[in-house]
Amino acid sequence: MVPTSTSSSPFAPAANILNRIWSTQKGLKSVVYSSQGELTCSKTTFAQCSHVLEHKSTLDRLLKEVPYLQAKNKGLLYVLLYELLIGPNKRIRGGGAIKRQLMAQENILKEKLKEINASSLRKPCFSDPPLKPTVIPRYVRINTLVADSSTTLQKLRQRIRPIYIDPDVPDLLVIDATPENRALLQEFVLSNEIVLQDKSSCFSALCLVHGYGGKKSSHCDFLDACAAPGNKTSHLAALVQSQNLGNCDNHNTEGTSVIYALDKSPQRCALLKRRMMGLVPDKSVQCYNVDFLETYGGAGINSKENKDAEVKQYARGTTLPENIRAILLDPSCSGSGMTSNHTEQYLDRDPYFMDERIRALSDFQFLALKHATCNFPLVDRVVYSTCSRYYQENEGVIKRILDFTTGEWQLVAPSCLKHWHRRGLFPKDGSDGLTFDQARCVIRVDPELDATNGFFVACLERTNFKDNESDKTSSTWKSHADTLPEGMELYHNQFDDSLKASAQSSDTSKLSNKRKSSDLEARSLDRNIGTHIKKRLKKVEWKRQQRLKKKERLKRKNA
Ligand SMILES: C[S@@+](CC[C@H](N)C(=O)[O-])C[C@H]1O[C@@H](n2cnc3c(N)ncnc32)[C@H](O)[C@@H]1O
Repeated sequence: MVPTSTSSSPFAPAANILNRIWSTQKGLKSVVYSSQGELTCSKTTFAQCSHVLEHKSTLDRLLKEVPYLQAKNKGLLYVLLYELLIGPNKRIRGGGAIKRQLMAQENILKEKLKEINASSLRKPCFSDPPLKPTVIPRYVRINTLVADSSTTLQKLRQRIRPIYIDPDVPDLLVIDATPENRALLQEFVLSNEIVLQDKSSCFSALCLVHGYGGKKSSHCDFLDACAAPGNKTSHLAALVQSQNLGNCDNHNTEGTSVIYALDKSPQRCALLKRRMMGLVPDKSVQCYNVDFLETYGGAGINSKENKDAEVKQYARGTTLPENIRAILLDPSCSGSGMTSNHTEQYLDRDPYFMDERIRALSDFQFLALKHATCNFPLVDRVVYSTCSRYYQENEGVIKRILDFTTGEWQLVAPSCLKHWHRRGLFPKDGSDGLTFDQARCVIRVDPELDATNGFFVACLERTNFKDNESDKTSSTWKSHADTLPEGMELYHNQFDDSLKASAQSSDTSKLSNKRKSSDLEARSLDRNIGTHIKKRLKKVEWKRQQRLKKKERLKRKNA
């Protein structure tokens, strides 16, 4: 039976939710959102639960190491333990028997936590409960549909320091992943100014939109085929708006592109709708609870007179508007690239791992990609992505599609990630896989080396797609690395304490502070960043120095 706390503890609601999650094996969102997509608890309770779940592996270890801590109400024990040791206040409000137990062991618990943190920096150990192999910082995407980038950055800097700029994704900031920072961000999340989106998951929309002119003579809409909860959808909407795509409109009255966002699950689609209402105020996203596999690319339904018919047909989940020219396909996957995915931590980490579940997922992914490439005759770009690290769900699916479509589609290398050094894998057994050139087109992200969750992206284009604008637009593409705001630095693993620790221990005290930090910089660069980025960083740094010198000169001149 699920213990339901009737105590007067201010944490009782969070404890009850956690107990339900653990007894039903459901996720937090499935438990707290109603089928209409409404939050059934307070935002504070929601935040408390997500913080506990985020740190569950550490709390599990603590409880294993201090075995005499026991409580019938497991949820309450975890919340209070989190509040006492990890939460921003490091104290427990209210009273009660569990609090008394914890307070009696406070010093031991603090010592154990220190040991756990130190050992997790030394060696990742997969036989133990999950430990993060590298530091994945908190990524914060400024939602440019609601907020002005530089104003939000300024506001954030008044509360949180340091903040770095991601070198690859525009409008993406990097901060230390501490509970204090998470709490400070909450207000910005609630006002929809920011989205807490991991770096690698921003790659999908970036690759779909970047360099995509579509056929300039006609309007172009987008389809996000598996959209909920909508991080990529809202990113896509922001990018589409900022690049002013779909400007030759004869389809929708506002002259902007529409993003059709589908999800098969009624609950997740309700969540998607709710989030899009806040994140995309220009209403460029239209959400539908339909099965992507039961939809088809429409043709000939384009005039305004036909719009009603189109909507009716669309509502039946059959035909999608013909203006859709590009599809983002981010289907359900094993999630094996996510470092927070606890169940996967115990699986074989070999990227060639395969079992019945992975085979079934791979078959579904192939089916969905086949549908996107074969049943939408007017679509000329499809971006396929997963947060899986397994070959079978990534390169394996792409190889099958290329074989199936026999020359109709080709892989293209996304020019926005030209410098990204980690690319596709070949089959382990030497069997027929992607060619060398094809493997170089796809993007892989390694959670242990790239300071972001594991990910895979492939960009497919119709072979006869002549209207490709990639080359023209790539030269005008600006990431933050090119337009670094005054006083800001690019992120290159400054939050990785293991690097800091090793830099400090090798410091024989004679090195100046400046030298130390450049040493640290060089180490982290060597480990994680390709030569291209290094050059770019150097150039940005050189430009910054020049700007400072110029300022100095002007100051002297005016004095
Ligand atoms: C990996 S999640 C998508 C995450 C999302 N792109 C984001 O960034 O927030 C996959 C989603 O696909 C949905 N899905 C699975 N099969 C589907 C189908 N046949 N048609 C539409 N949606 C589907 C699932 O309900 C799930 O919400």
